Amino acid sequence: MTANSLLIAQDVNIYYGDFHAVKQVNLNAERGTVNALIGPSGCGKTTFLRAINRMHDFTPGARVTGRIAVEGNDIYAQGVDPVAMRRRIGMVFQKPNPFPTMSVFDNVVSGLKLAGIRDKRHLMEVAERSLRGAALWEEVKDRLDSPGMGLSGGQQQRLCIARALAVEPDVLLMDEPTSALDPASTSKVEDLMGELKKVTTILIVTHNMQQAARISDTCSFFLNGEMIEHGETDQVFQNPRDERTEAYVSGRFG
Ligand SMILES: Nc1ncnc2c1ncn2[C@@H]1O[C@H](COP(=O)(O)OP(=O)(O)OP(=O)(O)O)[C@@H](O)[C@H]1O
Repeated sequence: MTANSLLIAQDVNIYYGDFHAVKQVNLNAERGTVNALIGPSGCGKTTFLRAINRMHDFTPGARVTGRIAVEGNDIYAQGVDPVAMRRRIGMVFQKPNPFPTMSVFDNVVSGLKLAGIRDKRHLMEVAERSLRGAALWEEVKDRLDSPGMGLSGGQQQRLCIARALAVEPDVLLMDEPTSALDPASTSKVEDLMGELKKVTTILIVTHNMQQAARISDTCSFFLNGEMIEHGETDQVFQNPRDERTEAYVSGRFG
């Protein structure tokens, strides 16, 4: 651990019933960095990511052991309110999932409204800041009252990023956030990362190796539930320590 570690995962194991999906994973993420999780399909990346905001609470038979701490606070400790915790640890999913009945504006400020914040001016300020943060403001500023579902797929995903940013999370978890997007929208979301990491620490699952190389500061390679290698992205891609990492990043499997 270093003084700047925002997220610390220690000896994390995750089971679905008897199946051991994530094995003894350790990871530190420094404040203000983008951390990519890579590896072939089914190796446990999403399972690990979902443990970081206790999404497995909703999966029958799933069990997480070990310790995951954000800002030094164990998120699995007794007495932690998972709803409040998830406000600190936001998540953006593979498919954009705006709230279907809500306007663009209400989507963005939904977390604040849920927390009881009603002041119109404050909500408007947060909506604008978050939409600017998600590089969507210029495209939607004249249609804030239109349904969020009326936006294009790429816009919807940036709306979901704005919604996650609105509550100023310490950590933003992104599970293949561009896999359902066209190349232009993908590059918009990728361009965002450099800005987003100034305000939040990002963990991103991606299948796209070029994307991981372009946007991440550190990279973790998973295989069969184990984290085989973790390091600075340049090192992992250009000078991997483990031959399995080398085989994967050079496209020989997966
Ligand atoms: N709810 C579940 N119940 C039982 N097994 C599951 C469940 N979710 C995932 N698994 C299994 O756990 C393993 C890891 O899955 P996970 O989705 O974490 O992999 P992944 O690396 O994210 O894969 P992908 O890149 O295809 O999304 C797989 O063998 C998967 O079948």
